Amino acid sequence: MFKTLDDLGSGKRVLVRLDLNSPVEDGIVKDNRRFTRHARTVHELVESGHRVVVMAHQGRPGRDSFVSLDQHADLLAEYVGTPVAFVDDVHGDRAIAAVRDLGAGEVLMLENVRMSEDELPEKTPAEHADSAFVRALAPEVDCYVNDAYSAAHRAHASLVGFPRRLPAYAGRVMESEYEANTSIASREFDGPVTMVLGGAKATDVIDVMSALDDEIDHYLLGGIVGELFLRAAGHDVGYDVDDGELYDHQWADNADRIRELLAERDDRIHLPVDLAYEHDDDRAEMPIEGVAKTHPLLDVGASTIADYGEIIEDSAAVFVKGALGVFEDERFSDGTVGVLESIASTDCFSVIGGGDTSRAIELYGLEEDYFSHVSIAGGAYVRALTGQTLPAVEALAENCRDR
Ligand SMILES: Nc1ncnc2c1ncn2[C@@H]1O[C@H](COP(=O)(O)OP(=O)(O)O)[C@@H](O)[C@H]1O
Ligand SMILES: O=C(OP(=O)(O)O)[C@H](O)COP(=O)(O)O
Repeated sequence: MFKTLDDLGSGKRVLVRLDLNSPVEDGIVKDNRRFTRHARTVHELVESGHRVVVMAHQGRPGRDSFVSLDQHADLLAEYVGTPVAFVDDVHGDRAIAAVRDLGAGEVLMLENVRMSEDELPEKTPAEHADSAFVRALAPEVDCYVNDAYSAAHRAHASLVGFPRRLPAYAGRVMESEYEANTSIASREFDGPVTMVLGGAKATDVIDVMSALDDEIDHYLLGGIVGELFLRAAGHDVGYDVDDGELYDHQWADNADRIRELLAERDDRIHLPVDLAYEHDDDRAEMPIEGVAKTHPLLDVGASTIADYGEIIEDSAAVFVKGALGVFEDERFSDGTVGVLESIASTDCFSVIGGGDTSRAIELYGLEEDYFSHVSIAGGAYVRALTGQTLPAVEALAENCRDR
């Protein structure tokens, strides 16, 4: 499919694209799993005596999270265990000078690539390869490594332009994410395949379900999405109370598709049989039969968790996208954590995806090793599950075919 670091050799000038896009609060970049993961790739490059030039993006122009990468350089350095120099320029004279100054085993991070006007325009890979950005940096390095799987659904200059001009390789994050996230399509599992679908984004879940058919034996639903399906099944839930804005607009946009999916896959879609809510500052539960929604429902209940656990126990593979409840509040973490614990206690192949959902792993003391793969991708993970190709992965594959 593509070449990897195993094919790269040593002592080269390497331009590596990472995805360090992070939450930013009051101008402070929050540490997260993307730093630890990409640090392993950078560390491997350093150990092989390469000169390492890092490209990455942060936020989008016009948003508060659109900030410099100077903090990212410091955070990455902590995990790589070696200094990461920073230059506040993407491909101008200062950037080029800093690249030329690099010694073997040294790391330099360029400024946020989205600060270059060449990064974001909608163009073909060939047009991106012809941009001033790519034409300035490509001659300064020997090869290009793309480790930014979680940004691979974007056809931006730093992701698709360089493979047109340089020998291109997949980094370790790119390699492992690609393998795990696309494994569902090949369906080489010796037993039932289960998908846990929750969270807040109905369109993501509907797209995933629409794209998959024979590949999946059980869909276990929860979260806001699960409630919308319950509404379609005739239960008196799945709408906003207390002036909320989580349900009604999603229902208006998606009700027909949800009804269709329920009708087509009734035997494979499992819905919560009980739900949890807040009562006197505590967690309370009620069975779905006869329920009328008078306050927010914040998690699936104990019977649902037990039912889902049994299905997971019998599964050969489990893919998770989205949380079953508001797990950030410990009182409503039982559904999400219960499902993760069920997966952890079996030896099934498992992929845990989604930026928010995967945070539950460290919040509740689970180990990443309990799962086959914990994805750091959001949009790219959903696209992989729906069988869509990712432009940056295509660019790597094409580079490999052309050589
Ligand atoms: N019943 C619920 N009510 C309100 N929020 C919920 C509910 N269930 C799940 N959530 C929220 O959904 C969020 C995750 O949604 P989403 O962004 O779709 O998942 P991910 O980022 O993991 O793909 C969590 O932060 C969680 O608090
Ligand atoms: O964080 C990212 O996507 P994600 O939130 O879907 O995981 C990527 O860095 C892509 O960023 P973008 O959605 O601003 O192009």
